[in-house]
Amino acid sequence: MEKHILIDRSEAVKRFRPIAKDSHKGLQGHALIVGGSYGKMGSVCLSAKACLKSGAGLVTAYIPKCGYDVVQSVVPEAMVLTDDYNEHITSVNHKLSLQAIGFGMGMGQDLDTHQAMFHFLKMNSVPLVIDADGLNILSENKEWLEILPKQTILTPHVKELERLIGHWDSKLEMLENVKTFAAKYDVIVVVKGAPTLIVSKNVIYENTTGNQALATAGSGDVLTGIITGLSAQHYAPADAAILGVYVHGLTADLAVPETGHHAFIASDIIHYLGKAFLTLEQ
Ligand SMILES: NC(=O)C1=CN([C@@H]2O[C@H](COP(=O)(O)OP(=O)(O)OC[C@H]3O[C@@H](n4cnc5c(N)ncnc54)[C@H](O)[C@@H]3O)[C@@H](O)[C@H]2O)[C@@H](O)CC1
Ligand SMILES: Nc1ncnc2c1ncn2[C@@H]1O[C@H](COP(=O)(O)OP(=O)(O)O)[C@@H](O)[C@H]1O
Ligand SMILES: [Mg+2]
Repeated sequence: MEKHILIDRSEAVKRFRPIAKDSHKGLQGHALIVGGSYGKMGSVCLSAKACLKSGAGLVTAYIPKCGYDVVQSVVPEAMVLTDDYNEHITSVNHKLSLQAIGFGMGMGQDLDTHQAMFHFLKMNSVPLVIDADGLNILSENKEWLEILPKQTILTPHVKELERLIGHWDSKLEMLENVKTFAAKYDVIVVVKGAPTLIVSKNVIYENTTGNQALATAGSGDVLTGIITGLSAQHYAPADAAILGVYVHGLTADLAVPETGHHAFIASDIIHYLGKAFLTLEQ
């Protein structure tokens, strides 16, 4: 029988690790956030900031040149590497020693960016979280799924999922198809929605936190940053996905009594991350 597990506080606490008293930024992991294009640099700012606020020791953003001042100003804690090209990513060149990479938010789908993703995937063996246009480009080039690192985390919303696995007629069929897909490529699929479901090794995890306040631009970019930040701290991929989705939703549950649903924006997820993590330490 298939396993279906609710992600509640006890499931989150089981996985959560406090930061050691004698830790330092070098031990907390270095994450790379690859994304952005002209007009969509906010997605990288949100992701990089969420990654830092989830405990990663160092975060570097890899972006097209036009985003340099934006990211340096909005997220001064992050380091920045720029592509040779101004408006979108055309290659992913770095010599960093990394523990995790978040890839795809706001990246656009220019053909140059397809090429950049292919060369990146061929060379990369660092734990990977793929979102947004990274997923859309994969959907156009499904044979590249074979070269993903084992246990790569994919974070599609429903539309991105449909591009990736094709149409379904019922939730049951969708879940069957995601399970088959996840097993075939040895990936973890975070099906974002209300509620978010995580499919990993034939187990379906259903999140219990979050609410409609999260229906706002950039919510998913923040989630990718959180999961990447946890991965950089050596959480096993499934644990990073489960814990990440739980705290992401919890921020909205904690915030809503103060912000209401309408005024809550993606930056508020980041703002409430501290309170959300604190509930796991008690
Ligand atoms: N400030 C920024 O720079 C932002 C950049 N973004 C980037 O913008 C690009 C486009 O992303 P989008 O996701 O908007 O575009 P998509 O075309 O992938 O998705 C939008 C469509 O999906 C539907 N959809 C989304 N979630 C759904 C759900 N749970 N159930 C049913 N339908 C659902 C929406 O109704 C809409 O029709 C990406 O690169 C993304 O990362 C967005 O993240 C928004 C914020
Ligand atoms: N009504 C809702 N209830 C709970 N969570 C939601 C709701 N609407 C959106 N979310 C969450 O918000 C995030 C939206 O992600 P995504 O669509 O990728 O946003 P963006 O691309 O704008 O960053 C997902 O984590 C999703 O589960
Ligand atoms: Mg998204």
